Amino acid sequence: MQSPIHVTSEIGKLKTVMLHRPGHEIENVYPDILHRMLVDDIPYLPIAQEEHDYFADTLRKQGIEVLYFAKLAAEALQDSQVKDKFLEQMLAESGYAAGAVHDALKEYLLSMDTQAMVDKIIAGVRKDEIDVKFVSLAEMAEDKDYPFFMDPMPNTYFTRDPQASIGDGITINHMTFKARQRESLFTEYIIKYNPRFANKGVHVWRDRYHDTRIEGGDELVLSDHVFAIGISQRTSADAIMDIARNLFKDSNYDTVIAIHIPHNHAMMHLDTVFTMINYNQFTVHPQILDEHGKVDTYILHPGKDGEIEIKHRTDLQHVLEEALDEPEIDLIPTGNGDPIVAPREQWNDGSNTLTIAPGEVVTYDRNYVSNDLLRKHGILVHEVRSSELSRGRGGPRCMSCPLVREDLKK
Ligand SMILES: NC(=O)NCCC[C@H](N)C(=O)O
Repeated sequence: MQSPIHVTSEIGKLKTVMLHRPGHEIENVYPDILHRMLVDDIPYLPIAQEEHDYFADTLRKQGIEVLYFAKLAAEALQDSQVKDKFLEQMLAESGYAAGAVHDALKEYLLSMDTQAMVDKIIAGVRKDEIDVKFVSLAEMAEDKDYPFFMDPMPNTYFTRDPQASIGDGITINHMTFKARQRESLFTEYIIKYNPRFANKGVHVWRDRYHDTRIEGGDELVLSDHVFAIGISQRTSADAIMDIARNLFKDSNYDTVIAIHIPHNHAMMHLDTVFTMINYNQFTVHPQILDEHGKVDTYILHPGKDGEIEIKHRTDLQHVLEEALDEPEIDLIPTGNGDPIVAPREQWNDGSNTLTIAPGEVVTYDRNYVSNDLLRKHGILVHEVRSSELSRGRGGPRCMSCPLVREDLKK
C-alpha cells in the first residue's frame, strides 16, 4: 500500500498537492497589523480567489489531485472529542486557556458546523462578533482598541510552510513568528485524525513541539537521499541539526545540504531564492551568491555513534553536482541576473517555481524575464495569474504542499 505521503524529489511528477484557497482571513488584515501579519499589502480577495482557482485548475489540468487544507482539517475534526481537544488547544495557543473569553469563544465556535468553525478560526474572530460579560483587565485596559479575540491567519494559503513532506513522512513545523504558529496545529490534527492519513504509517520526522524554528519553504527534497535546507530568517541551525539527526536515524537520507541565505523578508525561505526544476537545473537568485558565485554551504553526513559530520563548502554548483551525481548543474539566474530585473522579479517570487514534472514548472506570469529565460533553457512553463496573490509575498511553490510525487526513473 502506498503511503498517503510520498515525496522523494522536488521534481518527480506531482500526483497530489495540498492548497488553501484564500478566504476571509485576507480581509481581516488592515494596515496597522500588516507588518506583524508578515504581508506587505492586502490582496483584493475576490481577485485573489479567482487567481487561486486558476492556479488550482492549472494543476488539475495536468492530472494533479488538489486537496484543500481547510477541508482536510474539518474532516479530521468530525469526532466530537477530537474536536473538543483541538479547540481547547487552539484557544490556548490563541491566548485563552480558560476564563470568560475562552468560554464565549468556545461556545461561539461550537455553534457552527465543523467546516464553518475551521474557516472561522483561520479567518479570525472579531471582538464584536461575540458578547463576553467579564473580560480581563488586560482586555479592558491594554487591548481595548484591538479588534480581534483571535487573530486572522492570512498566510494560510502558503501551504508550503507549516509542514513539509519528505519521503513517506512529514515535518510539522514550529514556525518562527507568532502570526503563523497556529497553522501547523491544523496539520497535526490532519495527520493524526483525517482518515486519509491516520494510522497509515506517516512518519513525523519532527513535530511542532520544539523551541527551534523550521519552515517548509526552506525544506527541499533534492532526491531520495539528499535533502537541502535554508539557514534563513525562518529556519535555525539547531533545527537543521535536529532534522538531520532524525532523517539519518530512520530514513534513506544520508546527505543534508544547508545553505546560508540572507535573513530578510524578501528572501525569508530558501525557496524564494533557489528551487530545483529538473534533474540538473535550478533557479537561483543571483544576490545569494557573492561576486565569485559562492555561498556558504554546509554538508551534513551521518558520522560515528550518531554524531553528524559537517563540511563547509562555498561552491554550490559543485556541491550539487556531487550530491546528485550529475556531470553539470545549470543554475538559471532569476531575472537573467540583471541588477534591476533580478531583485524586482525575485520580490514577486520569480525564483519560486513549483516543479510539476522534470523540466515542467508553474510560475507567476508577472516574472516574464525569468519565465522567458527558463524557456530558453528548455523548461516547459505554465504561467498563472499573480496580481493579488503575490501581495502575500509567496509564489507557486510557497502556495503548494506536495503530498505525492512519482519516484524519479533514473
Ligand atoms: N515558502 C515561502 O516562501 N512562503 C511564503 C510565505 C509568505 C508569508 N507572508 C510569510 O512571511 O511567511
